[in-house]
Amino acid sequence: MSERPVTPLLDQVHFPADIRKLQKSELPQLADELRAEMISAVSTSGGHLGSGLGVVELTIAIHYVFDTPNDKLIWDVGHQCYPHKIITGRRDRIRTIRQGGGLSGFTKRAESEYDPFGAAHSSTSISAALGFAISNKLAHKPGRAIAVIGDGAMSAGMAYEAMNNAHEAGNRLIVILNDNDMSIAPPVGSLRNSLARLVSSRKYLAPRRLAQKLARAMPGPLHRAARKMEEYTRGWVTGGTLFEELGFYYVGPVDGHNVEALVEILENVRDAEEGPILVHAVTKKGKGYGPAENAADKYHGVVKFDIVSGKQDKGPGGGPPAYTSVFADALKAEMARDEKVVAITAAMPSGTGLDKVEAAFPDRTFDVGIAEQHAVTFAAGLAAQGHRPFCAIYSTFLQRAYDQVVHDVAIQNLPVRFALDRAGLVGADGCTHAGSFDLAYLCTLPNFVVMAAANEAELVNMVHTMALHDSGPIAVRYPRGNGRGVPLPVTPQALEIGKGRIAREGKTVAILSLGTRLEEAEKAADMLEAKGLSTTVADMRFAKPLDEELIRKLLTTHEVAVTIEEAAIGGFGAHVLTLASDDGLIDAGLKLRTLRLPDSFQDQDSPQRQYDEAGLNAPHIVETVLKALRRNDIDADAGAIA
Ligand SMILES: Cc1ncc(C[n+]2csc(CCOP(=O)(O)OP(=O)(O)O)c2C)c(N)n1
Ligand SMILES: CC(=O)[C@@H](O)[C@H](O)COP(=O)(O)O
Ligand SMILES: [Mg+2]
Repeated sequence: MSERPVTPLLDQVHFPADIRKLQKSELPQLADELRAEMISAVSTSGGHLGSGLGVVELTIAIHYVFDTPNDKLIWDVGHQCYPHKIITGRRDRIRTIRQGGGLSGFTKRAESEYDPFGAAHSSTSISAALGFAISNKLAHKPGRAIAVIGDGAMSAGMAYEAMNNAHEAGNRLIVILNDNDMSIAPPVGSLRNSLARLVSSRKYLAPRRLAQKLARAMPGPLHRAARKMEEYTRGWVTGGTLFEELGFYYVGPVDGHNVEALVEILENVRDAEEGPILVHAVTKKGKGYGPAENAADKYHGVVKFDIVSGKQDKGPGGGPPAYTSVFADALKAEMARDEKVVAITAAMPSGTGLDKVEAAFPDRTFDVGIAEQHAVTFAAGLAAQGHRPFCAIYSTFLQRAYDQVVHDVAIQNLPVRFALDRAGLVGADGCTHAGSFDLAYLCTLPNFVVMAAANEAELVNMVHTMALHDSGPIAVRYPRGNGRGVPLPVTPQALEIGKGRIAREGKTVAILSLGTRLEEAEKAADMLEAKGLSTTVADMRFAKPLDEELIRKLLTTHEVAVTIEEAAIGGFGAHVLTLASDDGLIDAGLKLRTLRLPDSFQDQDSPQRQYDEAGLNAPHIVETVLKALRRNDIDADAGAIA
């Protein structure tokens, strides 16, 4: 007998209210369709895949049981939100994700009422959810807050700060720990072992047993004396976990892919009188797509790929090496030369290249989990005791450890080395990941040396310079992506601290470039020369200390000077302006302009379009020079003088 045709369900689901019209028994089919839709979409757009595949059932169950958007659902990091976006009115735009004018790759308040809180940097969800919960409590408004946090994100201190305060929220706060035993790399530390013990030592909690336990374990109103009883009861319910010590009722482990059981469990949790409750859901990163499940990284982040084979379209290959790879090789060379050099990453071994370093020096490479604050002070301790630590942390993620940089490193003048990858604009990850502020937040600190590599050869020499620099903290910034194809030094050269270099001599215009915008500065010089304006280009190399001698010379021997950096206001250009002002050069009529990132958070787009939007390409430099010289007789776009 031919099987009854299956009616597609996803086409009927535009918002969670549509899911709630379905029978529980229909949800597994919806999960299959949602998973297929996500695989199809990401195969055309690229993006974060593995984490979203792992939460398809959780996404459906949460929206089925809770009254979203009135109940506030907050995803930690937000990279797993693609299924959530598909069933909250954004299926039609899901293939625009991470593209200019398209959907953000993370949750974003401005995008949807179903995204009550933006994310992208990890471990913020419980704090934010607690805020929503307490606000509802104070306003005597109904409504719960549900934080979904991964096992990786649970390794960050901020999560514990929030849990330590969560008792205030009672049953208005629910935390769902999405435990797939993966961060970007395998998770690290004792928490990972504790979770693994919880998962391996117990069967999945059956909904029926949970209902009985919750009924028995949630006594009525408690006064202080009985509170202890409640603690014991709580421990009795589930056998005592770290989370109970932090004031949560622990529910788990539960099967994060059994959508019908998840619904029943979440219905019990929703209706419980006491709280907060933490549901420990066990999932698989990459679930339901073989190439992802079988990949070491579970297809955490992918480019476009062929669905059948899973083969990613990584382009023709060859070409200049990625800055990340150049850094990793340079660091390995320093570690081979000097056994005191050690390397630290905060859960980003592949992103920073420290996975290659760890392969060569496993005993001197440390992945501390998503714990940038700890990483920095851990490095400070290593430095204080005589080692030479390299902290390899994306520029944007170092923001999380700023006080540690100031208080534990700069004030004590400890020789910690900071390798700031993804400095500047990053394209598809958008404003949350742009490394815009490191020059502003580091160059203001006494004792710091801050460098920016103009190309991959410079980066090699700067890593060597850092390895030798024992007199205080030192940082190098470099962008996401590939180098310029310049030959790498066979023998790294130590740079003289605070000294820049003239890349090309001229007379009328001086371009003071910091970092990889040097390429555009040289193109601008060609364009200006074609207009009869002789142009000097300097690669300044150091944002701190400034090469004051070179800067004074350039500012006083050219008609106009322009600084350019891929950083927000308050960085290199600001410090040059301060020097010019302190020297009275402004009074003397100096024409000085600074080109930097705009005072706005730039949404995701292609890097080229982002630089155009930021005004940091050659034509923008030319236009700035002509305006400063008031040379209206020269057409900024045309070659010859008008
Ligand atoms: C503060 C911070 N550091 C580093 C990252 C980079 N990062 C993005 S996702 C991720 C791993 C998250 O693991 P988990 O929370 O378990 O989520 P899963 O990918 O397993 O679903 C990391 C380290 C980040 N987003 N935020
Ligand atoms: C979600 C997250 O924070 C990381 O996956 C990040 O997107 C990685 O960035 P890169 O792709 O630049 O390594
Ligand atoms: Mg995980």
